[in-house]
Amino acid sequence: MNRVVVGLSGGVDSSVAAAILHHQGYEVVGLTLWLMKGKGQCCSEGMVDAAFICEQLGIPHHIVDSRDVFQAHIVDYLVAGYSDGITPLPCSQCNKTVKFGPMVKYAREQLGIDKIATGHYARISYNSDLGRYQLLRAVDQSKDQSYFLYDLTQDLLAASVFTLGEMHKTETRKIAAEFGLKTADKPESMDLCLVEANGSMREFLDKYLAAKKGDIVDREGRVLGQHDGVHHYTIGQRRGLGIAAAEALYVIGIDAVNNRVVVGDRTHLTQPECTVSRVNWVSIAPPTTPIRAEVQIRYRTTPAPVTVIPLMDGQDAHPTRVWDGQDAHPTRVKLVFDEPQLSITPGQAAVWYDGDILLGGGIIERQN
Ligand SMILES: Nc1ncnc2c1ncn2[C@@H]1O[C@H](COP(=O)(O)OP(=O)(O)OP(=O)(O)O)[C@@H](O)[C@H]1O
Repeated sequence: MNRVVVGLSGGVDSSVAAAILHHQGYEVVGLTLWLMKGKGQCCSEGMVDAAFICEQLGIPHHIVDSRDVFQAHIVDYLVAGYSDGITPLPCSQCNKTVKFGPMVKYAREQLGIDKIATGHYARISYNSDLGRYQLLRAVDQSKDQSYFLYDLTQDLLAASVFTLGEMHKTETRKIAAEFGLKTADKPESMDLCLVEANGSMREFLDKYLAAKKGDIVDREGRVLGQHDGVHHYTIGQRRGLGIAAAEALYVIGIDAVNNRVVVGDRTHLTQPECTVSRVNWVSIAPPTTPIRAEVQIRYRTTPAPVTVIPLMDGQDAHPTRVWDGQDAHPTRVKLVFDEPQLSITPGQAAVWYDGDILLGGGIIERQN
C-alpha cells in the first residue's frame, strides 16, 4: 500500500487532504509540528484538533516539538529584520526550513516514507523535457498559495503532494462536512500565525525590541516628527505617523542605521526597479539572460509585467542580510517593471510567473 505523511495543522485544509488520501486507500500518517505557544494553528489548540482528526480517521499521529527551530529561523529572523528596518516575510522561509524540509526528513528517516502531503492550494507537475518539478498556481486562484512556496527545492517538490491544488475551497468545506470532520466549520486563518497568536505584529515585536525614539524626516532630512522605534514602521505605511501635513504622507524609507523613518508623498512611493536576492529558480533552470515574466511583490497583488535580469555574483554588490547562512553565493536578480510599482518593501518576497507557472522568487533587497 502507498504510504504518505500528511502535515496536519489542525485546520480544515490539511484535515481534508488527510481524509481524501485515507479514503483513496493510502496508509496515512498524520504529522504535526509544534511551532509555538499561544492560540491558533501550530500551537496546542491546533495539535488537539489534529489529534482529533487522526482519531476520527483511525490513523497514527506524530507530534514533533519544533519550537526551537521555529524560534531560531522565524522569530529571531523576524525580530532581527524589523530591527534592521526591513519588513521580513516569514512564511516562505517557514515553509522551506521549518515545515517541508524537516517533515520530509522525518518522513524519510523516522518512518521510511518518501512522500508528504499538505493542504496547500498550489500544484506540482513534473516537466520531463526540462527535467524539473514545476510549481503552478492553484486552480482556485482566490486561494492560491504558490507565492509562499517559491523557495522549495527540487528535492522538496519531488517529495510533496498538494492534494487540494485542483480543488476549490468550497469543495474542501463540502468534503469536510461529508466526512463529518470536526474542523469542517473552522474559520480561515486571516493573518500571519504569529500575529494571530500575539494579537498584532506590534505586540509581538514589543516583546523583543525595546522602544527607541528617533526622528521622522522628509527626503531632505527635515525633522517632521518623532517615532518610538523603526520596527514599528513599514514601507507605504500612512497611519500612525502622528504628523500633521497638508498632503498625505507615507513611509518611503527606513534608515535603521541612523534610527530615522523617512516620509514622502504618494509620488515617492513608486519605483521602476528593485534588486532581489536569495533567488530560487523553481520551474526553469536559472537563466543567464533576461527573461520576461509577471511578478508579485506581495501576496495579494495583481501580477505586473517585468523583465527579470540575472545578476552575476558580486555584480552590483550591496550588503544584505542572509538569514540562515545556507546560501554561500546568493543568486540575485534585478527586476525592471514595465510600470513603476507601489510600496516595494525590502524583506518581502518577489515571485515571478509565466501564466500559472511559478518561475522563481526571492527576497526584495532594496528599491533601486
Ligand atoms: N504545524 C504544522 N504541522 C504540520 N503541517 C502543517 C503545520 N502548519 C501547516 N501545515 C501544513 O501546511 C499547510 C498550509 O498551512 P497554512 O498555515 O497555510 O494553513 P491553511 O492553508 O489555513 O491550512 P489548514 O486549513 O490545514 O490549516 C496545511 O494545510 C498543512 O498541511
